[in-house]
Amino acid sequence: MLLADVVAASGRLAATRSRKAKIAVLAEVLRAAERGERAVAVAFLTGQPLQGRLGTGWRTLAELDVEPAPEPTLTLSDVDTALSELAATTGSGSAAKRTAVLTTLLSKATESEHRFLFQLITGELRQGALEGVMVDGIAAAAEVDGDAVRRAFMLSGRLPATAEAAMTGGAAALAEFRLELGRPIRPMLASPAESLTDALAQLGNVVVEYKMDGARIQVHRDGDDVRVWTRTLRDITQHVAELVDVVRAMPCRSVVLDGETLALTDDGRPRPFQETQARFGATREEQVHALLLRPYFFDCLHLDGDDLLDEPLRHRREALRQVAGEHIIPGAINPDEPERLLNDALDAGHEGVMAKDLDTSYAAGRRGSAWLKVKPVHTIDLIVLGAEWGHGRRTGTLSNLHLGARDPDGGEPIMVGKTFKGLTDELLAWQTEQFQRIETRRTASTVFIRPELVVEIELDGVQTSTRYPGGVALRFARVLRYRPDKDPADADTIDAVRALLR
Ligand SMILES: Nc1ncnc2c1ncn2[C@@H]1O[C@H](COP(=O)(O)OP(=O)(O)OP(=O)(O)O)[C@@H](O)[C@H]1O
Repeated sequence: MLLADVVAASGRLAATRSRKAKIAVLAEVLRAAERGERAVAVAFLTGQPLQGRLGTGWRTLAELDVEPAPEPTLTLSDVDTALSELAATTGSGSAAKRTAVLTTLLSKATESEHRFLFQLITGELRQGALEGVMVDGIAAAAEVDGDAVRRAFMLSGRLPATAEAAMTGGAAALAEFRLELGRPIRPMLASPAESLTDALAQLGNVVVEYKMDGARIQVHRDGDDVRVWTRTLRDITQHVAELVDVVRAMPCRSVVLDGETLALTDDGRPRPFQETQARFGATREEQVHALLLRPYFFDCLHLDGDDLLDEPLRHRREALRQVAGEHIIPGAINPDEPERLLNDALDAGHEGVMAKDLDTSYAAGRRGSAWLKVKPVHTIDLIVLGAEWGHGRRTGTLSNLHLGARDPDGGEPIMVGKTFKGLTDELLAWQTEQFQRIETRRTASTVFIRPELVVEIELDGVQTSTRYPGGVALRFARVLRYRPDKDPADADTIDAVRALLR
């Protein structure tokens, strides 16, 4: 398949807001692609090369100044091979080799392919939001059930491999995907509840647990080999030796655990979320002087050869009890005084509680209603689209943030408001520097950036708006914190923001 076909499809995807139309475009590409090319096609369309991040910026590419080719001849395999060469070229003296690889590639690309390759290589095309649509595109192209594709994707974490399996082996090949030790799956997510009473009324037998304000972790142990991933499946094993030690000491041979990690102050209260996050990037040397992270596990997905994903939570908790002992998150099954548990959690400095149905299986990657979160402060996660230069004391810093909600159909984020409230001097300095690194364009007043940062916003509610394209605007929004543990695909959708209109 020619790269030009994928570039054309990418253009058609961007030009429509209709989910149905997008699914049709994706399915058409998958059907037309040959065996072996489909994974590359999916990777390019979601903007995530199979080689991962390529570490080449706009400036390098722009400086090359290569004349475009008149006719499209590049195939998907040509480009994939070039990107592999690029990814393999690292270390000192690699700059010249990278330039050579890129020059050869670009000299064979037409003008529109240049634009596409620039965006693909710099990561600007990364489209987490398109994943849901792609799942349906694969289902349509392979004529299989959407849920079968979704399950395979959740277990593999890789859309390209999922597409290749669906297209070559259909439903049977998709059913082959299993939870594998050493390969993280996407975490199960919760839905918000109005109140604890509401949450309990919706569920049957429940466990009510503290909702701790740390960072999500998934830990796999295979013999003595222990690895730890974040919510977005980033491997942080190197940075969290103390968590590795805890799991290595558990009485089992193999286990997969889901939980939260955080550091506590001397009097046992949670330390700020930013401090936990900072630990995920720390080197081993720094770590010695840093805070001690503790794990609080709440689920067990595998134990000594048995996969527990399809077992009810009740059974998974029994497995958890066998291995995690004192490292289980505080909570109680069918508590007599649930309100008291909530108050205890809040008094101890945590966010609230989670109520979970004991009879449901683990829905990887899903935000379902089997897990309900109850927290008194209302927050939403939005995508930063840009920021305006500040005035007065803030002159010279990027201050007033433009905030967007996710388009559930995979389009551009939809702007819902602005805020400069809640930003500390430290955050202002950080964002002023960071935004200019991921700037896409600017006007006299505003710097616009690649939509890749997620920020958690506290708000009083929303109101209808004729000014913003989604028809809603935030009321009294303020920044609570940045969420480096979330991708734009995890941000709240415009539908979730509209649901607050009520
Ligand atoms: N007992 C618990 N069970 C499950 N998740 C918990 C628990 N305590 C804390 N958490 C955290 O809460 C999150 C669950 O809420 P949700 O599924 O809405 O994810 P989220 O979007 O990250 O939520 P939030 O922004 O409220 O942290 C988990 O990802 C996890 O990090």
